[in-house]
Amino acid sequence: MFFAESPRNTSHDLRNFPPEDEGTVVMQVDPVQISGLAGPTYTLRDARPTRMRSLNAVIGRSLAGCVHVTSEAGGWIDYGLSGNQVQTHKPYLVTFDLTDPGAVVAAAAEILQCFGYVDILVNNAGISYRGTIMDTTVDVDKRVMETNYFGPVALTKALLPSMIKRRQGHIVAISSIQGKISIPFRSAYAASKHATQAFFDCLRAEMEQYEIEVTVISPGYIHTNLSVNAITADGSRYGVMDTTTAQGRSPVEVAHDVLAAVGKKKKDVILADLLPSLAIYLRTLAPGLFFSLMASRARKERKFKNC
Ligand SMILES: NC(=O)C1=CN([C@@H]2O[C@H](COP(=O)(O)OP(=O)(O)OC[C@H]3O[C@@H](n4cnc5c(N)ncnc54)[C@H](OP(=O)(O)O)[C@@H]3O)[C@@H](O)[C@H]2O)C=CC1
Ligand SMILES: CCCCCCCCCCCCCCCC(=O)OCC(=O)COP(=O)(O)O
Repeated sequence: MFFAESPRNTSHDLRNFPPEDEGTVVMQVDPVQISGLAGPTYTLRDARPTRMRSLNAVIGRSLAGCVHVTSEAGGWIDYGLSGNQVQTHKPYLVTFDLTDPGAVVAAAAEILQCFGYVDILVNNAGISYRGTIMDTTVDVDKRVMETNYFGPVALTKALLPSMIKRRQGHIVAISSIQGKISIPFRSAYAASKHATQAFFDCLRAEMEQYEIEVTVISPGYIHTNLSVNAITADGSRYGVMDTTTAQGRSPVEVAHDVLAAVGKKKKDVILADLLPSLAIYLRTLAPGLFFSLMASRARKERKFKNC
């Protein structure tokens, strides 16, 4: 299993994992049994920080960074095997900028050179955004699309041929509730997540003949650094931990649910509370009412933020 992405422009061989540098996640356990991929059973361990400086820092890594995946036998990654034949691999972290197409292709080549193939690709890295459409530069729209949409698309395309050749693989896209509904002042983010949903839905249909699974996950708020790292209308960092984010689900729980969904080969999963889930139905069944609610939300927020 390879968990895609994170930092930038350097590669770390994690044969001596965990390294000493801060920012690396070391996880302790809560074993989750995942069955799938032509029979083998994976034992994956959940993300729990032991040497992070803050929980928030863990969140980014636990969902988006290098996830430490270990076997019961104490190795690192079990894959491609069944029964007692457990072969383990230490994680190998390839770091690259998803907005750089050349770096994405090079990273995919490096991954394939290292492991020969990828069982499960989790497209998780992402960036959010806050701003009014009128104030937002197109450069900001592009940056969000490049990170959340074109980057994962490029990485997926680079790894697909090897999956097709093996007729085996599982591609996961971490989208958002905002891939299904659009809320005001999130135009670029919601657009990138809607595009993600559409692309991976098409991919699922096209990959069925090769027995490659595609799972789109749409979480509600998660307590991560997403709002802090979000960019604003002029491209600057928002830098605020929003209450909605702070009150979101634990990333450990969400990571657990993502892995469980992969194990069950789920195609489309909403990981959210009742209200966002109902909002998706409202958008479909009573769009006029949904649009009125969103307009009222925009009015209130504009008044509150004076924008
Ligand atoms: N938190 C939430 O409320 C929700 C999050 N999600 C989705 O979950 C996913 C993970 O976000 P989350 O952990 O919450 O947010 P964080 O901001 O905490 O983490 C984002 C991660 O994405 C990586 N990243 C960002 N830009 C790039 C890039 N250009 N190239 C490579 N890596 C990059 C970051 O790496 P680095 O640290 O090196 O910058 C970081 O590891 C995102 O796709 C997000 O949209 C979905 C619904 C709700
Ligand atoms: C039948 C009754 C239905 C009532 C529905 C009322 C409509 C309520 C609107 C609810 C909006 C929920 C928005 C949820 C957004 C969300 O969970 O986003 C997840 C993210 O990706 C968060 O990113 P952000 O950067 O925005 O923090």
